[in-house]
Amino acid sequence: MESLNVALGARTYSILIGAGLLGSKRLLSGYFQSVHRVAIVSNVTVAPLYLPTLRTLMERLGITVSAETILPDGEIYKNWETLNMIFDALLVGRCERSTTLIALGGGVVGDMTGFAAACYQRGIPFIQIPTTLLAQVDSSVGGKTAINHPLGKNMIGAFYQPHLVLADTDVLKTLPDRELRAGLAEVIKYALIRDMAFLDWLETHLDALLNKDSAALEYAIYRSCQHKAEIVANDEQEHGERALLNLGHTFGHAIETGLGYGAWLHGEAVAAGILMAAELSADQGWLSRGDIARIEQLFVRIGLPVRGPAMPVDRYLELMWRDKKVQGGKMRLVLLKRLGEALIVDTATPTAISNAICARS
Ligand SMILES: NC(=O)c1ccc[n+]([C@@H]2O[C@H](COP(=O)([O-])OP(=O)(O)OC[C@H]3O[C@@H](n4cnc5c(N)ncnc54)[C@H](O)[C@@H]3O)[C@@H](O)[C@H]2O)c1
Ligand SMILES: O=C(O)C(=O)C[C@@H](O)[C@H](O)[C@H](O)COP(=O)(O)O
Ligand SMILES: [Zn+2]
Repeated sequence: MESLNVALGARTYSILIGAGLLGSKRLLSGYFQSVHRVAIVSNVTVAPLYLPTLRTLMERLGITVSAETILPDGEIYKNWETLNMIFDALLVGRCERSTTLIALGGGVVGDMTGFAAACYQRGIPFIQIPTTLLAQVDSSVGGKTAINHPLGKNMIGAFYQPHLVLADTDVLKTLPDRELRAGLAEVIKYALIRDMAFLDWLETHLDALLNKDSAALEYAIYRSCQHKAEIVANDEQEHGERALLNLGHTFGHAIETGLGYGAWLHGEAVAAGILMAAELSADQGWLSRGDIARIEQLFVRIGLPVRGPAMPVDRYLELMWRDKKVQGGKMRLVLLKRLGEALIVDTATPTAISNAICARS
């Protein structure tokens, strides 16, 4: 088992990464010492696969399960109505302020459960048990919790950190191929914004990752979490450096919202968005055509989109103007100064942004 810390003073927490963690009372008991009652949130796909294992673990640790909520599956359900199912279950189960909420699932379950934990009785402890690659490398770490609004992704939410992240890599064995590939988009994001050596490693080990080689997956998860933990510790609430984790997301979120949530997976939209950001970076004179080709080749090998959908440019822009990074009427975008180094830019002209979208849609 590997472990990392997200260093946030009194709210510091561990990320545990390893095969078979959910079955290991010995490895986990120390981390659950102050947990006496939990409420579990999962979804209709993940619960039949892993809820029995989690229940057994709780029983072996002497922890009472006070409530269970099984949500419908999909990005379209990341909304108020579904969130309310969690509150209903917590109230019916007489969950208290000391009850720990556990998210067992991908990023959708994790984001909603975290938001419910931030709100219920004004805040209860929560634990992330991410079951997708994307959730293990990104969404379970850092405390961004949210639901979507019809007009924009993750628009209603809170920064609320988990007490523990438990990434059992064995659960990835049942993850559909398309989801694994979508998760790799966020892994590549870390390499592009701050780690050239990781980019080289990813190019070399991509086939192993696509074949779900456990050592390769474990390293990719560890390295990704290391980057995210460091950034979050430096800038928890995105006043600066954390915004770099949004590479490709202003374009990507426009794709997700514009097409209707769930039409494209988050990672797929981010991949197309990264290439739009790369085109704009080339327009600024920073990336070369060769750099863009290198990113594109990785996405092609993975089977990720290298173009966005043919949505009118005005529609892209309308949605992008609602991005959370818009400040003082200026659109702030994450661009690449070079491969392995990102920066925030608020000076790109509407024409340059439109050209980048057109070049990739
Ligand atoms: N909070 C953050 O920092 C952050 C970061 C990145 C993404 N996100 C959010 O995360 C969401 C995307 O997360 P995701 O990609 O995990 O999607 P997801 O939660 O929809 O899960 C993908 C699919 O895989 C299924 N699944 C999950 N684990 C499985 C397993 N082990 N075996 C078989 N099937 C399994 C799910 O039921 C679902 O159908 C988006 O809403 C995105 O906005 C948040
Ligand atoms: O943790 C972050 O910070 C990120 O930006 C990670 C992203 O991968 C993630 O998709 C996040 O939810 C996007 O943040 P948002 O603030 O644009 O909704
Ligand atoms: Zn993302």
